Amino acid sequence: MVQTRFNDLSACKNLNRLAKNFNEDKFHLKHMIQDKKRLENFSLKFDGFFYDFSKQRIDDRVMEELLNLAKQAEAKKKFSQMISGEIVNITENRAALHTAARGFIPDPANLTDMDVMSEINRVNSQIKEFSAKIHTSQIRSDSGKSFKDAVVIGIGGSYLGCEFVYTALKNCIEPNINLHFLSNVDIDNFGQVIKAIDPETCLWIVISKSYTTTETMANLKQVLLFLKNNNLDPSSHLVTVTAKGSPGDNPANPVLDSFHMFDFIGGRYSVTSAVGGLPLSLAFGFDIFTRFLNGCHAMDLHAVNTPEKENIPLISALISIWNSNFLHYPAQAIIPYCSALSELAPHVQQLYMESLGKGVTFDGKLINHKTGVIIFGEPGTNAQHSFFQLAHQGSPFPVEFIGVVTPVYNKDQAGSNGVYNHQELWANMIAQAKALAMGKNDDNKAKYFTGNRPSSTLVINNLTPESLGMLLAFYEARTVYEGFILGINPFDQFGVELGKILASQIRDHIKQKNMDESYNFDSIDLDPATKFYLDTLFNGSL
Ligand SMILES: O=P(O)(O)OC[C@H]1O[C@H](O)[C@H](O)[C@@H](O)[C@@H]1O
Repeated sequence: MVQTRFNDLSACKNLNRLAKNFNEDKFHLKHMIQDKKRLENFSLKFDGFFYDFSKQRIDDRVMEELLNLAKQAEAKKKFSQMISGEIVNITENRAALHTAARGFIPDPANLTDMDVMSEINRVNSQIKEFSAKIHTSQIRSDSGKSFKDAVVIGIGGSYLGCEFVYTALKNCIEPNINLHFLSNVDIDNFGQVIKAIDPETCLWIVISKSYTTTETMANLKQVLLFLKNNNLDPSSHLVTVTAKGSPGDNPANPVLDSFHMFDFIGGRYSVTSAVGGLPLSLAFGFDIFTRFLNGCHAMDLHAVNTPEKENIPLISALISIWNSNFLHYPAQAIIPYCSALSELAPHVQQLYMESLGKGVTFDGKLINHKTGVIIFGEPGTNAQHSFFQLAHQGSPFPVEFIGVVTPVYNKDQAGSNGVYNHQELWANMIAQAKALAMGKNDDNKAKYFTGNRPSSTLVINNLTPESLGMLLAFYEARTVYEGFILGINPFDQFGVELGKILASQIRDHIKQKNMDESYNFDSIDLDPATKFYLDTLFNGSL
């Protein structure tokens, strides 16, 4: 996939010119949002999914040029190539077929080495059968009890997306099995998890594509010891989700069952594979997981088939590029006015920042433009009482508000100030977007708000497996589109390797010291800070 460098595209040159003019007062959002047609002109709706970008710092001319950018970068063509299995992850020589996990691969003939759909269907049937047997107690624990809890042992893409969906869904669907997450190598993470479960009724799900990730392997050892100390057999309490051919993909392993994930689905895009499929089916049943997949599929179809102008993930990617590369905002906040979506921002953080935080183009040239921004967020209204001071008067950053029309809790609510809690929530969401855009003049400069701070508002009707699937696939498609337009590979993550290598060197010194107390950090060639921290660790105090 060779393309003209991002900055050399004529649309980029035009957008740079337009961005310079955007400092003029007539482009202040307080003026632009007065246009009665603005919401209609700058919003899109698809299947219960509403995307309002009318409070972004754009006008018709900018939109036109952004659409030219998408065309010049061949964004839609690349998206189609991705879903049909072409090698879009060129540095790792792999396809990126997360969309196939929701039954979507129009031209499987493109793939030579594996029958993608039959492999996906095989694993899904296995998940369906296994989760049904757990729910009906045909599979029981070592001591003959029904399972009540399951702990996902995994990190990064092997848990974040699943945690997001589980946290959201458990608000509207009572889980059959409660999920817990053991990700961090921090022993206190393990300590917290075992406090929350009964060992006799707990299933442990090791999820690791590589089956070499240090944290996951360390936690697995911890769990095996825990099972042994509780006289429980791992072959009744442990299951694995790992890539075909990984060190963990060994039929001789003493586990209850094992499920495959595949090279053609990247970790942070793997929620709809067995990575999310197994835990979510255990929690809510395979039928709910299927409904979630259907939601993803609907958004995938929209993302690939809808013309640029009405394509929600594509437009959203273009606006993100406009904000980062042309208006030079360094960050973006995701603020769901829905506490059930509390784990969305951590998931999108990995999805977006690991996919787009790159230093080279597709064809290996050093980047000369911005790729990706800092993503952070937490639910409103909480965010208003923590970091929104900075959003309103400090360094500006675009905000993505997310609203849910109908709350899950539908019993009579007590009103306060003449409105119900949910209405209060919405009043705040609407007000924040408006305040950021409008600003406020005040003679007292401490009370002066510049305004002109951009935001989007995304609205779904309610939390359902389908709407959550759409939300997940929306962020995936938008990330991928952004990567394709920026001319980078959104599927590799070499940037996480250097820290791992250094950790392994430091680990070796710790190992030496564990084996030989006289091992002296001063006598080896370590920098003073590393020596200081290792001494502190071994001294047990500062
Ligand atoms: O699934 P695993 O192989 O254990 O990988 C877990 C995670 O760790 C890596 O370091 C990557 O940064 C992530 O993209 C990945 O999701």
